[in-house]
Amino acid sequence: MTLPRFYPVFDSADWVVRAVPLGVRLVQLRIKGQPDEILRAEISTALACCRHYGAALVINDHWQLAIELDADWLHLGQEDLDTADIAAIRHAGLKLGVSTHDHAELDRAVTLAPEYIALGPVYPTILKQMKWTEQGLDRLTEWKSLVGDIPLCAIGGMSVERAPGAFAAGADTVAAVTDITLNADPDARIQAWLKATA
Ligand SMILES: Cc1ncc(COP(=O)(O)OP(=O)(O)O)c(N)n1
Ligand SMILES: Cc1nc(C(=O)O)sc1CCOP(=O)(O)O
Ligand SMILES: [Mg+2]
Repeated sequence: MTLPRFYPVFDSADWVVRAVPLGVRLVQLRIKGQPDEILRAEISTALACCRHYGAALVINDHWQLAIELDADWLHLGQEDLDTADIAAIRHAGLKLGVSTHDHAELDRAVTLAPEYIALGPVYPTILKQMKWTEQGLDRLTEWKSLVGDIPLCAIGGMSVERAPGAFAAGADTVAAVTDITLNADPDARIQAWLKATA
């Protein structure tokens, strides 16, 4: 599977609706701490937009809602995997991305044969507190040698300027949050990402 090389991650459907018409073709909806009725509305809006533009929408965490709302893609971390029903997820036809941060997590991820494996944080991130320190580009190259044919996603502190190094190290796609959402001109930053990853 070939994934678009730019993979922004957003915390609302509003961001998805803003980014996708600019040319984004792979995007994650990562919403924390909201009740199901809000999540349902957000996912439905983002799905409708992505389907209209032919973009892939990845739902983070909320696997039951992804099944219920007939989404196409799901991202799960290691703690999510502890409680997720992988058989139900696959039965629903969802494509799967899985987070990894060390070799044990990578071994577990590979056994699931996901559609991509993410390694992070490649660089320090300000988005969330993590027990993992920055992995670095050499670790991306190591992961690339271990994932086989599974596409590799770099996440954590990624920026337009850092993306070429991640691709050179072996990433197939690069995910980013604050490089876009905290930029003074997010639309221009998205355009810069699209140009850099074309
Ligand atoms: C592309 C991508 N990679 C990693 C993550 C992190 O997932 P997880 O470890 O489950 O942490 P949360 O994002 O749920 O806080 C991701 N969401 N996307
Ligand atoms: C959501 C997430 N997961 C990570 C991991 O390493 O699994 S790093 C991360 C945050 C990415 O945000 P930013 O691009 O602003 O650093
Ligand atoms: Mg998660």
